[in-house]
Amino acid sequence: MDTWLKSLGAVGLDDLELAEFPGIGRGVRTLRPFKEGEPILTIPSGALWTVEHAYADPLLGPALRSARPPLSIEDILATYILFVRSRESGYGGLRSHVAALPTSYTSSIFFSDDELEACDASSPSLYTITKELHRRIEDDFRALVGRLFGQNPNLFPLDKFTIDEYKWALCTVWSRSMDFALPGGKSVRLLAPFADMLNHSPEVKQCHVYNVSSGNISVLAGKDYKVGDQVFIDYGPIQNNRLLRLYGFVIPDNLNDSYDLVLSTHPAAPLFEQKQKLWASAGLDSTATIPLTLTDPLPNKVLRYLRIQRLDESDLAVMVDAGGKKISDSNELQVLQALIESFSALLAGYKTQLEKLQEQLAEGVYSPRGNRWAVAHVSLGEQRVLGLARQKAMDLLVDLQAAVKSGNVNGSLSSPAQCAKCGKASAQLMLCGRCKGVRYCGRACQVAHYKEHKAICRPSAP
Ligand SMILES: C[S@@+](CC[C@H](N)C(=O)[O-])C[C@H]1O[C@@H](n2cnc3c(N)ncnc32)[C@H](O)[C@@H]1O
Repeated sequence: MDTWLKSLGAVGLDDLELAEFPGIGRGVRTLRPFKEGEPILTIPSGALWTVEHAYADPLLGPALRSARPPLSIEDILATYILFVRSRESGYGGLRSHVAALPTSYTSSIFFSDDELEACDASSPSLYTITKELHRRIEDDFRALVGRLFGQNPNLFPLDKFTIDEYKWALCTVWSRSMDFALPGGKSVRLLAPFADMLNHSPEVKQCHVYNVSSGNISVLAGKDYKVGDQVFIDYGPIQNNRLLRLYGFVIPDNLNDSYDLVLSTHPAAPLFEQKQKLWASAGLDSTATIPLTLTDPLPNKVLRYLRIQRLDESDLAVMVDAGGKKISDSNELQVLQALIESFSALLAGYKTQLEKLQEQLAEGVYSPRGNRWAVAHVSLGEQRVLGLARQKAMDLLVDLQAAVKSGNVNGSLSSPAQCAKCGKASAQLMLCGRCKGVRYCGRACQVAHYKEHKAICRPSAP
């Protein structure tokens, strides 16, 4: 591969070598020191796997161009890699790169059935998304056979273009391609031989660049390196859930950990049309996925969405001026209680709770860097974020209750009011005697709601 790359004009290969690093696997090692910002490596445009090059190939290009509807970038690159791998002659340089690729991957789509089932209890979201990925891959593969492979059996012999080969090629693209934003809002996705041997570290600065005029890829030193150090690049701010799905690894104590909160409202909900307009003016939709992060576990967008979802006729009037702020105390109370209950339910969905998981990881219960160990880290990160989000909602609730108690009232908590369990609206509701923050239509509803409510029920201030 090196000889081919050098013949095309690659720069820097003599100062680097491939090497095995404990706990991380193969990577790139320096053979001389580098200062931060110094160019380390340039891979010329001619050696890159791009959609443009796939289309320019005299054999593959016409087949790709004839596919209707047109293929996705991901499918074009995956097909290109499988096509080169299937050739028995020609494509010498690219074939030398394919020969250097891993033969298997650890992304969650390659988990065994047992590992995936265990994942359901450890990280329900990783389980659900991985299952969806399986379905999507099967559908995409079927479509690819219909649109391309089946139409050109001489180019794509079916024994070399199986679903397993397709999954391998997709994972090659997910874990090794680089995306660059171009001027004019465009972007390019490519694979750069040898540069794709660089592992990820969140501790180096963004240091790989695409030169728009030459089409070359360059890697600069993201920090000072001594001889023998491993060179890293930064793959971006990616949470463990996504790292495990696409790249097959996790970063313990990942500062980018997050939880994608999905909010949705049924079109049959009261005032749905008016709410839809309000969501649109707040830059939201009736179904919204909002990332909760360690630095912002309860973004204002979540509150905005739920305030609109929970508003009633009387709230609609003030809503025009509410912007991103509270609509009324009764609306805010419902929002915060709903959030606390949802976060509690989501946290209860994790079989092994945060503290226990931390203990297990510290005791070495999971074999380090194995799939279950990686899932435990995904679970840990998500539970941390959800715990912070619940705490923030609880703090807001306590502040709201204090403000209401001190008479600093916006709107009313007493009217209109609904039973916190069954939702029945009535002027005859009884207050929770302890926190005085929720109301019930009767004892049965209060008892039935206690399990959820006790997490937030605090004595009201005297
Ligand atoms: C672009 S490739 C890097 C080269 C790769 N190690 C190889 O041997 O081909 C990305 C893959 O490297 C591994 N990797 C990268 N950074 C890592 C890290 N910080 N910890 C563990 N594995 C990492 C993962 O398997 C990932 O899918």
